[in-house]
Amino acid sequence: MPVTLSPGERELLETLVSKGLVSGWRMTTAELAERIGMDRSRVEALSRLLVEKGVFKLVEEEFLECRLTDEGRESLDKGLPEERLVKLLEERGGEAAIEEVRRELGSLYGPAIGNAARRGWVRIEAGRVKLLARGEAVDERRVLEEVARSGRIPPGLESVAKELARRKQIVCEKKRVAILEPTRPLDEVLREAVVEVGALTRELIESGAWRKVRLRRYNLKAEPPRRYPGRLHFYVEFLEMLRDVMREMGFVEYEGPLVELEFWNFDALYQAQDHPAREIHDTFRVEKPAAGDLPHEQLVEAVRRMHEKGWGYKWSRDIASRLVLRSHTTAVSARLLALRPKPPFRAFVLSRVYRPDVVDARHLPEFHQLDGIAVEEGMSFRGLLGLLKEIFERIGIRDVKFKPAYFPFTEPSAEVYVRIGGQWIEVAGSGMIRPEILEAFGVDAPVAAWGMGVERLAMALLGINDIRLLYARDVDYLRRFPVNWRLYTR
Ligand SMILES: N[C@@H](Cc1ccccc1)C(=O)O
Repeated sequence: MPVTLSPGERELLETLVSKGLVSGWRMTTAELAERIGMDRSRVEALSRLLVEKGVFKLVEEEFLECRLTDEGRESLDKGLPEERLVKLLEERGGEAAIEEVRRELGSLYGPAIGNAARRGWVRIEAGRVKLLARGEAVDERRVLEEVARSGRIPPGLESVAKELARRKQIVCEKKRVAILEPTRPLDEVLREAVVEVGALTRELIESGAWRKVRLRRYNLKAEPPRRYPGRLHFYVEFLEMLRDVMREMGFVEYEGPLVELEFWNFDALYQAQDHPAREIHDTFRVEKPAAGDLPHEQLVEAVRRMHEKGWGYKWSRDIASRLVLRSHTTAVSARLLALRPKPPFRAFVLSRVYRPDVVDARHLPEFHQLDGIAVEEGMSFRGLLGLLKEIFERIGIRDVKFKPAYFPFTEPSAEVYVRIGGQWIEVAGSGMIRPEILEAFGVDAPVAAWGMGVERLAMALLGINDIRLLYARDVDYLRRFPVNWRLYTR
């Protein structure tokens, strides 16, 4: 059966034949590459293909790879302990007192006597070591030399090597190599082969050679090389996707300060000054400076009146002036409402907020919220729920449900739950901004508002069970996330 050869395979075989390597050889791909002076990885790739085509056979072989220990190195330089004993006794005229030998050989004394006696070179008699034969460890020396040179054991000396390994002169490790050999003469293979070409060239057409060559089939299942171009972090992509959804619905993005007056974080939102959320364990308070400037007097007065009339206590400017790390992005919504926006006005804030939580799989002290307000004539609680449904639908979530809730700044209020992967999770708080606030600010259209926990939603949608992974920096982990092409192709 003639084989089909690619130009590369053909070149390898021609090189082998020209170097006389037609048949009867066995070599590793590394040896072969060196022998013919061809790039090793190319030889490897080509010979793998030729094995598949039955031109080469690949035989796995085990061999021992050895090296000298420190003791082995010393034996190679100065002789094995028993040889050194023989030399010592020769210098002493054939015998010496045990004490003297022990002193001369030190720690080698035991192995020297033991091995020399076993080989019949010495005998111990009346406290003296006597030389019987002028022995030399010829085979051992050959093994040590070859191991030092090539790491291999000379053929036929395996049992000597084993003994040297037992004596800790050498250490050996079993290794595997794949050895290549031709299955039949390569010149014959070449003569019968059909040449396969990867591209139909002008030359092939003009010369008519296209009639004889075989055109390589496209392999449509071959994996292309993977490329990892620079891209946004997947969580940033997620945040951008949310921004897009909001913009598509006519909301404009705003931002406010991260270090915020309690006035905007709480007071303007009708949250009483003794409200538990204002405690130090629920909100980060800033120490230096501890307080900031309140906004214009008219607004401060209106907020004071709202608190004192509604909640019936003495409102404190000092508390309202304290600085905190904002605990919700609704603080920015409050700032926007105080600007008395003319309806229709749709705004959102997607940014960082802070709460003193201990870091674990579900909590970070810094996280994101998405707050939105819609200031519109005719806006209603129903309209708010519809807005929320639409937002989630645009994110790809169809199952949304609402539960009555309480927030100091909205009435009525609802918690928002969505179903992702069979689980209902609470993702947002929402409601109609209270008339007391609208009156204090001088806004005369109804305002729908909500605040959404972004990390939670991302975790559920991306199937991540540890919030910290949203901030992962490990490139291998990040690459697992498919690119959101929608973001890059607009
Ligand atoms: N700010 C609220 C959510 C909310 C925003 C706007 C209206 C109603 C509720 C929270 O952090 O839980």
